[in-house]
Amino acid sequence: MRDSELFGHVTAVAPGKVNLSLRVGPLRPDGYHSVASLYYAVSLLEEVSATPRQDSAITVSISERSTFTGTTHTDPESGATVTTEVPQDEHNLAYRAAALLRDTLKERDAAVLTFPGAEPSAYGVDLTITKNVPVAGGMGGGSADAAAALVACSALWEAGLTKEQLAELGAQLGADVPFAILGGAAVGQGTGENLSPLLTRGELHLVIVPASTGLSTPEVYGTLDRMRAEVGLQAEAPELDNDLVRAACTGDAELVATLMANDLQAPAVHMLPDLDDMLDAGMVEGAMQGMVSGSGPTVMFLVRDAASASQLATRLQERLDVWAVPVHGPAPGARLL
Ligand SMILES: C[C@@](CO)(OP(=O)(O)O)[C@H](O)COP(=O)(O)OP(=O)(O)OC[C@H]1O[C@@H](n2ccc(N)nc2=O)[C@H](O)[C@@H]1O
Ligand SMILES: Nc1ncnc2c1ncn2[C@@H]1O[C@H](COP(=O)(O)OP(=O)(O)O)[C@@H](O)[C@H]1O
Repeated sequence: MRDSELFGHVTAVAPGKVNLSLRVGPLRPDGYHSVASLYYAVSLLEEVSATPRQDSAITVSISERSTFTGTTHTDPESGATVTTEVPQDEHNLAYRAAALLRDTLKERDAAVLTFPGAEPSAYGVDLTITKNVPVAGGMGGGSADAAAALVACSALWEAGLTKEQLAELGAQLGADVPFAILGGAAVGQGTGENLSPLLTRGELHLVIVPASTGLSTPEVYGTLDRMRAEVGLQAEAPELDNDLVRAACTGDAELVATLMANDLQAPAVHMLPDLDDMLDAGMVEGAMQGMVSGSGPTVMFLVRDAASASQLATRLQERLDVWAVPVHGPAPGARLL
């Protein structure tokens, strides 16, 4: 009997991320941009519980314990507030992760000889996601769900796959999924999926401020291309600053503050100009540096230590009535609870 059958379900967690540096190169023929990304996993965790089914079906639901369940935006024509919930069907990244693993395992089973009359495994699962990472916020929440689903289902179905094999599967789901499996800090090249893990020996403390609305990742990349074209700027092969990478590894907040950079900040601010006010407010309240996280619109502020993080979060909440949360990194990658 499998352990999961004894205990009923398996739960995995995976971290949200920030990009301490995100350099974006040219648009490739496959519709992706070459990037050089300094990924940094932080202590905001997504949780995925996987309960086995007798059949091959996959279901997904969002737990009521979630901090975030979707995004809102104002319709420019009617002025009405439109809420978009995280999908709870085959479009959910956790669903897609479980389906990819199920189909891979079914194929593997079919390729090995089993004794006559053997019952094929069903590989069905009910997934419940608890979302603590802002939705469509540039912190890779959906990717973390996919990573946690891969780790949970792999344990549930006793797949016997290594983290590296799961990361390879994850790359088929999204450029950020392999990093959510790996965690810690890493340099990402290619579309971000080609990872070089970094050895870290120091922490960094940040304050995360989600926006009340979301931004679409492809639209932010597209806006960057248009902004560059307008001023006749040719995108160059993206590179990371080695001093920044070293500073992130040693937890040298002072140096990280001067070198952190994000090519997607300008298009994100262009799409949501209020982000500039938020960045200013964080600096006024004592942050060492502020930057848009990935494709945004979540804003992150780098601070000296844990005490400064909770102080800044409180001040931002009081001054702007926003949800601001102190986090730290590097956080471990997807793992079973
Ligand atoms: C920008 C970043 C920074 O880490 O993440 P977020 O900040 O959105 O979380 C990533 O590049 C996003 O990664 P992820 O969200 O996994 O992207 P995917 O689902 O693979 O791709 C969604 C779409 O984004 C665009 N895309 C993504 C990655 C990349 N290197 N170049 C791109 O142009 C493409 O239009 C693609 O179709
Ligand atoms: N499990 C999931 N959690 C969040 N969003 C998801 C999920 N699965 C699919 N999506 C879709 O992916 C989009 C981007 O999600 P998310 O990963 O939260 O943002 P980002 O790419 O900015 O880090 C959402 O708008 C949503 O429609």
